[in-house]
Amino acid sequence: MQNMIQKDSIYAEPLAQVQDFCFDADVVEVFPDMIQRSVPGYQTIIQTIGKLTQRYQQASSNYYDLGCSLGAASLAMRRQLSDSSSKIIAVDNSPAMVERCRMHLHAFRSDVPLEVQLGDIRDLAIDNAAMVVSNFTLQFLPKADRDALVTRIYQGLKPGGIFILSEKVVFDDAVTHDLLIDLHHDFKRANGYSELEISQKRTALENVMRPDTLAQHQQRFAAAGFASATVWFQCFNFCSMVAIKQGAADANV
Ligand SMILES: Nc1ncnc2c1ncn2[C@@H]1O[C@H](C[S@+](CC[C@H]([NH3+])C(=O)[O-])CC(=O)[O-])[C@@H](O)[C@H]1O
Ligand SMILES: O=C(O)C(=O)Cc1ccccc1
Repeated sequence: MQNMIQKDSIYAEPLAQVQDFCFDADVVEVFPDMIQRSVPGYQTIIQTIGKLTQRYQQASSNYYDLGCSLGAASLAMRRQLSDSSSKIIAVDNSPAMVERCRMHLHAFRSDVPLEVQLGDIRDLAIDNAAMVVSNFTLQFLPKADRDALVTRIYQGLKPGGIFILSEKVVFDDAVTHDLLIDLHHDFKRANGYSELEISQKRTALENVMRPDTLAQHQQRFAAAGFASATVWFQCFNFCSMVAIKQGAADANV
């Protein structure tokens, strides 16, 4: 039924063989429930993307949402913008996501143009950007492709522009790593996922989601040219970072 949030039960039954996780029509159907029950702080992060938009918006600029899924970050940015000479560009390479994202976003009215593109963020031209958001997307790219993308993001930002990067992270220290994974699994259990769901999803993600350490993110920001970058949110092994390109921003609208 339209507008009804479907409960995620994708991994509820035992599977003979757990396939690699992919963002197909079944996942799209349950995605809001899945992300809400799986990612600690998801709502706080989306709200803060809105607050950062208030603070860092610049006139006549582009706002990118890389791996937009159903467009939650795009909507959070658009709610804060009123400048019709600015533009939001939301990109995802899952046809099922893009189709549902377009339906969802067209239900909200705004003067700010918003384009939902089907495509790979590695091929996207990024320019004149006040903000680039990657909310839990970089972790799905092959590791070898991440440096080049972050460098292109830096180059596509205007002075005073920001890159918001949310990611699941891993820890070099095994004791810390295991503790934070256990706490995340407790969070999922408290949100109604069974042991079977937790373990089958973990297997499904193993080959497709490869998180970096916080040190690797910091190092990548610096190599791309960002002089200022910090973690602004962390809950267990989930975090969100903001990297700021130096220079004087254009005036707000
Ligand atoms: N190379 C790629 N190019 C384009 N899209 C990609 C690529 N690889 C993966 N994706 C897309 O990145 C999204 C990651 S989900 C983002 C949540 C959203 N940001 C949110 O704020 O709700 C995160 C998660 O589910 O953990 C999926 O929609 C993929 O199709
Ligand atoms: O569920 C998990 O364990 C996660 O790491 C988060 C997640 C959320 C939605 C799709 C893929 C991964």
